[in-house]
Amino acid sequence: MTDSRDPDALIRRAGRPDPSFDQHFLVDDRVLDRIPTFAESFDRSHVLEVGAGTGALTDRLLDAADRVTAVERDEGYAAFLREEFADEIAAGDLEIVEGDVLDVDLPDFTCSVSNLPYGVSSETTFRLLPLGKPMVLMYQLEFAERMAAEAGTSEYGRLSVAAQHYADVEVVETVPREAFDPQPRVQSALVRVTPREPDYEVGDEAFFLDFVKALFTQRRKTVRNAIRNTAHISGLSDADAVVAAVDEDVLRQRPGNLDPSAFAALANVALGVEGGDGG
Ligand SMILES: C[S@@+](CC[C@H](N)C(=O)[O-])C[C@H]1O[C@@H](n2cnc3c(N)ncnc32)[C@H](O)[C@@H]1O
Repeated sequence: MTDSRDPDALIRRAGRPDPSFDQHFLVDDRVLDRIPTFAESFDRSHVLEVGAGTGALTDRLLDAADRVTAVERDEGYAAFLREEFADEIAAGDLEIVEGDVLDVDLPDFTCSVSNLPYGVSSETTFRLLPLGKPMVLMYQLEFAERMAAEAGTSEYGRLSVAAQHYADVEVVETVPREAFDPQPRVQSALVRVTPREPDYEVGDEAFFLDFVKALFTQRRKTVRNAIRNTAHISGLSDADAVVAAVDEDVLRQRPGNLDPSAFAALANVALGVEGGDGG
């Protein structure tokens, strides 16, 4: 491993980050060195980094990967990266994609390792998750805990079910505010996302996700009332018929206590009723 670039020196050369543009840069070398190790079991032949900033993590990823594609929206930092990493770019080891991660064409990457822009954490995650690639991603701690939460906990919600529909999700490290410059308001956490097929089947994925979203708007109600009260969100035309087709012991529970497979079973019943075959 070659000597890594000093993150503080990168900031001095590239110019100060602006937190109003989601620019909180990692300056703790120990954290920067550890991040790629969480992706050691993944295929790192082509790593996607979202939000490269001044390239402190990019530099570590270049040591761990065959090839890196780094997306950065900030025009000034994208220009800095092209200059700072001119040799790596010339060698074909690095490509800088300037633009918004929600709009740009993504390459055919094998895994992603990123310190995400927190303002678009959710949208970025749900752009990447359906692609089925393993990822190590930095989030605000509270978001990370909600992604990984299990049924019956206060953090469990729509985000947990939707994320765990695509992958095993685990919080692998909490990162203190002091590891960043400028410091974010809250702690952060690294999440490892390992894609797999769910251990249940859903008849219609888009309906399943809409149904979960609808029921969690009524998380403190019973499933019975949540189904009835949210037909306008889930798109059910006959919520009472759906309720009539669901087992009483499920109807008595709260949405926050149903695990993803229970949600899938419920969505499949609803779809069957709506489709006219009575479940
Ligand atoms: C949290 S910083 C991470 C910087 C660097 N990777 C690090 O770890 O120090 C997020 C970076 O994403 C960039 N960014 C913000 N919104 C973006 C978007 N929609 N698409 C791509 N990059 C974005 C910011 O300019 C910033 O450089």
